[in-house]
Amino acid sequence: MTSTTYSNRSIPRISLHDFESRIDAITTELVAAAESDGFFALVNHGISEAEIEAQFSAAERFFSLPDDVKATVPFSHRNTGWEKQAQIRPSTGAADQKESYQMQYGAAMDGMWLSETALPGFRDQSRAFMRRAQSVSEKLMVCFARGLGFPDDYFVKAHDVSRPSAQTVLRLLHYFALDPAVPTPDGYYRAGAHADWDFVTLLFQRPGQSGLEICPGREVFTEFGLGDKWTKVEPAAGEIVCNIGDLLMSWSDDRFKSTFHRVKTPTDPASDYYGPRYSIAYFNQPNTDCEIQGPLKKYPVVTGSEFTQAAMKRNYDALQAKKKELGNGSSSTITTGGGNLVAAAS
Ligand SMILES: O=C(O)CCC(=O)C(=O)O
Ligand SMILES: [Fe+2]
Repeated sequence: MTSTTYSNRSIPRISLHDFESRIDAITTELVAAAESDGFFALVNHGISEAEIEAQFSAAERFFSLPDDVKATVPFSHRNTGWEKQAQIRPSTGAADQKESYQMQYGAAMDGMWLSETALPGFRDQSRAFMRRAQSVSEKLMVCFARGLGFPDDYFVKAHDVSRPSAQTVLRLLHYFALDPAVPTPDGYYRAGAHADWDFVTLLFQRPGQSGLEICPGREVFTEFGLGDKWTKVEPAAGEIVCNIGDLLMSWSDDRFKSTFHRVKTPTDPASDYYGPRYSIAYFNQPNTDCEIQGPLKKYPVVTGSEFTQAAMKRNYDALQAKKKELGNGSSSTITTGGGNLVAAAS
C-alpha cells in the first residue's frame, strides 16, 4: 500500500452560542471556513453529549441485530434502508467495508423501520435526533444564505423536511474492527475518498474512534480530482464536524468548497485505529421541487431532483471508468456517490 502524506493543518472550531445576537460574527466564520477547507467543527450547537450518545447507543443496538433481521429493511432506490459492503466509491472501485442504515422523514421510510418488538424505541429516538440535527442545520442555512446575499429563509425553505418532497437523510454507519496482528489486505477500504453531494453534512463521531481524513483543494463541483495530502480530523466529545457538499458548492457558484474526505483504512498498528468505528451523518438534501442556481448564475437552473440525478450519473460514470481502469468491466447493480448511497441505473 502506498503511504499517506499528511499536512498539519486543522479545521476551524466555530461556536454557535448566543446565535441570534452573534449571527453576523458566526456568518463571517462559517463563510471563511466554507471558502477555504469546506470543513469546520461546531461547538455550543445545542445538542448535548448525552443526546448524541443516546443516538450512538441506538445505532449499536440496530447494528448488533442479526443480518437477516436487518435485511428485512434493505437499502433501495428510495435512498433509505440497510446495506452491508455494498457502497462502491468511484475513487476505489471497491466496496466500503462497513454497514449503514439510512432514514428519512417522508414516504421513503414506509416499510423501512424495524418493528418495535425487534428494536424498541428506536424509531422515536431516531426521529427526535433528526429534528435536533435539522435545527442546527437550519442555523447554518441562514448564515450561508446571508453569506451569498439570499433572503434568510431561502435555503431553509428549500430543505423543508415537513413537505413530502423532503429527501434529507440520517445515516448510521458501522465500520468493522480489524485485527492489528493481521496485515490489512490490499483493496480493503473503510470509506473510500469521496465528496458528499448534499447541501451540508453534519457528522457525529465517537471520541477515540479515529479515521476521518480530509483533502482540501477542489476547484469546481463538476470535477473529481483527488489530491494526495490528507488532514486528520480527530473526534472530539460533543463536536459536530460539518462539511459543505456539492449542492452548496454549486449553489454558491463554486465559492464554497465541497471537500474530499475518507475514513482511513488502518494499515499501521503504531498509528492507526483498528477498532470498530460508529459514526452518524445527517445529509441535508434539497426538496425535489426546489430550484437551484447561484447568485452569479454560473450553472443553469436545476431542480432538486435534477441535481440528484446528475450527481448520481456523474458518480456512476466515474465508477465505470474506474472499473475499466481496474480491468473489471462488469457493472454493479448498486453504485453510490457522494455521502449517500443511491441506486444507479444498471
Ligand atoms: O464515517 C465517517 O466518518 C464518514 C462517512 C461519510 O463520509 C459519508 O457517509 O459520506
Ligand atoms: Fe462523506
